[in-house]
Amino acid sequence: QNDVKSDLEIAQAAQLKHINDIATKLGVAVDDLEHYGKYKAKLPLHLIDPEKVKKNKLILVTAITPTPPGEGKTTTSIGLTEGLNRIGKKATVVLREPSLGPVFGIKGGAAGGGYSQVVPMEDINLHFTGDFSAIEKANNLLAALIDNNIYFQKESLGIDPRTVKWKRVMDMNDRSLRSMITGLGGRAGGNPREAGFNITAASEIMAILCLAESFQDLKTKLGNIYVGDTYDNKPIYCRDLKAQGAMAALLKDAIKPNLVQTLEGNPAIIHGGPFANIAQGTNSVLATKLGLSLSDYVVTEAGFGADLGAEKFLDIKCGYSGLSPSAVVIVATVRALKYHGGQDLKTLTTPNLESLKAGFANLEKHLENIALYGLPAVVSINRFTSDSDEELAFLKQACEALGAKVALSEGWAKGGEGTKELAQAVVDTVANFHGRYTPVYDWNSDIKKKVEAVAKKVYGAGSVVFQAKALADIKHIEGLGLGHLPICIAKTQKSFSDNEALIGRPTGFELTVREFEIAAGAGFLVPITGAIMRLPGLPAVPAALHIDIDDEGVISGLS
Ligand SMILES: Nc1ncnc2c1ncn2[C@@H]1O[C@H](COP(=O)(O)OP(=O)(O)O)[C@@H](O)[C@H]1O
Ligand SMILES: O=COP(=O)(O)O
Ligand SMILES: [Mg+2]
Repeated sequence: QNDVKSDLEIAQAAQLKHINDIATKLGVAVDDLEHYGKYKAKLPLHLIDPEKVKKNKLILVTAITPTPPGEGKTTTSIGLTEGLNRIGKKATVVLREPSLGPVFGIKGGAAGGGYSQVVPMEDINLHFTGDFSAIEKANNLLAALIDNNIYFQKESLGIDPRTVKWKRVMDMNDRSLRSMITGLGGRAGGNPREAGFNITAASEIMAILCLAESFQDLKTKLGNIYVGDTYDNKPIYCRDLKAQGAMAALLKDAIKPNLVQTLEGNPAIIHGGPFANIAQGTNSVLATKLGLSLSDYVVTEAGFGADLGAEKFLDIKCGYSGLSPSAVVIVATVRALKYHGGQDLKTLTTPNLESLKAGFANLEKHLENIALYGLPAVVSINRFTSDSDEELAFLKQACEALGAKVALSEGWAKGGEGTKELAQAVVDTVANFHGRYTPVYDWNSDIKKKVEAVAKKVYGAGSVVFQAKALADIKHIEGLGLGHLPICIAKTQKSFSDNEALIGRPTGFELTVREFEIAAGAGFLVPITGAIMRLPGLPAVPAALHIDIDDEGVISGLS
């Protein structure tokens, strides 16, 4: 029962199994592992078995529109996996890797919480196995090669520096790096041009790593990265700079998914870490297919609310990989629904049936959206200690009144013991579903139509406004022959709309597309809406200030 211990204290008190035992549980030969110490290992891609991938069952965990700390998708994914194993099912949880941005910023880590965590949580939340560092280097190698090509006129491809969109990345919420002038210092310093950084989670290399299905596919995708144009308006791709080989070499190990464990010694595969507001928010196809090759059930998650992570999981990740979930778990919390009912963030631990009733509309819309995809949903009420019995009873009854399957989940407080009801509900739902998801739009339809389809059907918008820059970008994209690509909308996670103040279930609003970014390597277009930033900033009091390490090397303050 979790009453006072912190996530870190619970994780540090856990008795971890050697990673060899976890591999054995999965039927993986120990010699197939590439060990990173006793508790982490990388899995080889040859373990993927297409037949098993088709036969075994994928469960997607998503959530209602979250409050800033998040409503418990990662925690519930882990807790549900523990519960499935407790009722005798072979289940593996497949997650994204945490980013240091939130770890040192507001949200903290992404290794779950309470008695539903993956371990070793300090490693997983900090450097893990170095994948983010490798992604950063591959991304920044391309940036250096672009500027180098502009610098050496005789080798130059004639790139017009004013058209180069490729940003450098760093895994840190450092707003001061968002935009800058590089190349200062005269002839030795290069060619001055506008440049800047995105957070690593928003790097196109991250997206490519999450969608690539082989080394060859990785290199092809890297080569297809659109860099900018020449002075006579010819497009330049990464392959024109011959950069993709060295970039792929840097990703030699990062392309392999990571194996760790849950607190109850069940397998966890963690790989890739894009955010779902500014990127596609899904872990890698390779990790998901490895999980399905090695276990009967895979529980996986996609970032933020279902209007972001789940939409992109289905329309982009499933669209490319052929995967399709057999059930969708929508994590709902009393606290977030009260926020959507107008209750102040600071008072959400105070019971209030009125705001809960008013905010329920947010969950209703997410349920409608999962039905729109043609998939069965199970609502998981992620119980917080501050939830009153009346609030929980109302929420369960309101879901049942809609005909939705619903289960109370106490994975944070009790681990797998607290999620057996949810696990059974998911198993029953999976057993009764034999279909596939229905995409929201046809990739081959007009770019504006694709954006309007997601905005109107999934977000509830009344109309979409494409600003002048966005219209020019559409022409440019069509000129490059890339109009057929799926879209990955960059939008705030705080609202169905692009205005974070519109809580609950806003309808008929206008979605504004400022511009498009082109991820020709990953294979999607990024409509940028509202005021979304691709390099977040740190808060006034960053979480980093509470993190420390003692003389024995024991970390404290990591959440
Ligand atoms: N039932 C719960 N009670 C208390 N804290 C929780 C509960 N579920 C999740 N948390 C905490 O809330 C934060 C968000 O959980 P997380 O699983 O990361 O959400 P998401 O993946 O949806 O962003 C984490 O700090 C986690 O420890
Ligand atoms: O991309 C965001 O992911 P979480 O919702 O899991 O924080
Ligand atoms: Mg998460």
